[in-house]
Amino acid sequence: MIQLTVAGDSESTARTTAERIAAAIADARAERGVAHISLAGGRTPARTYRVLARIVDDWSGVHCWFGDERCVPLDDPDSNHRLIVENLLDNASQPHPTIHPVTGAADDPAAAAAAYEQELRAALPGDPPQLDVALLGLGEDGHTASLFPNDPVLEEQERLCVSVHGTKPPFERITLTLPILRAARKTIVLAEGAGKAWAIQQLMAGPTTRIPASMLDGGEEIELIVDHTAAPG
Ligand SMILES: O=C1O[C@H](COP(=O)(O)O)[C@@H](O)[C@H](O)[C@H]1O
Repeated sequence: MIQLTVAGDSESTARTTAERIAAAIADARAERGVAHISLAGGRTPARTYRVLARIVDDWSGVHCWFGDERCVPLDDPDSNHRLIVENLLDNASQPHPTIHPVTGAADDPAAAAAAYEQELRAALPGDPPQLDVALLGLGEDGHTASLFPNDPVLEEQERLCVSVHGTKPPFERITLTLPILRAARKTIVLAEGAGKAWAIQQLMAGPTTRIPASMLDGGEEIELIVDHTAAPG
C-alpha cells in the first residue's frame, strides 16, 4: 500500500525524508545492531542527504548501498556515488557509514552488476536480501532507480542487480531489480517539482509497466514523499 505525504516546500520535504530514514536506521540498529539502506541518485535527494548527515549522530553499523548507478567513473559528476560522497559522507560525523559503491560499472556493466548482487547477498539477511530502507527517486517518465518504462527487466524474478540501457543519459546503468526493492522493510519514494505531478498521479493509480515506480509494492510499507508542487491535484 502506498501512503502519500505532502511535506511542503523543498526544505521540509528533505527534512521529512531524512527523519524517516533516520528513524528506520535507529529501529534497525536497535533490533539487529546494523542498518542496511539503499540510496537514490539524481538531483532531488542531495538536500535530504545533507540533512540526514546532520541528524544522524552515530553512523556506526550503517551500510549504504546504491539503488542504481550510472556506468561512469565513481568521481564523475554524473555518478550517484559522487552525489552521496559530497552530500552525505562529507557531512557525516565519524565513524562514517560504510559505503558500498558499484565498482567497475564503467568497464564491464554486467560483471559489475553480478558482483554487486553477490556483495548484497553476502552482507544482508534473507533471500531476497532485506534492506531496512530503500530510498528511491521518481523520474518524470515514472522510472525509479534505473528501472525504465516498459523495460523487460521489470519482469526479472531471479537477478537482484542488472545492467540496463536506459532512456535518460547517461544511458548505461546498473540497477537493483524489483525482487530486492519489493522486499525492503520500508520503501520511500521521494519526488519534487511540478514536472513529476503526472508520474505521481499515474503511480497512485495502480501498477503498470508504463510507470515502474508503481510496481514497487511488495506488501511492505511504501511512503511517497512529495513537495507541494508535485502533489496530485
Ligand atoms: O537517473 C536517475 O533519475 C532518478 C530521478 O532523478 P532526479 O534527478 O529527477 O531526482 C533517480 O531516482 C535515479 O537514482 C537516477 O539515477
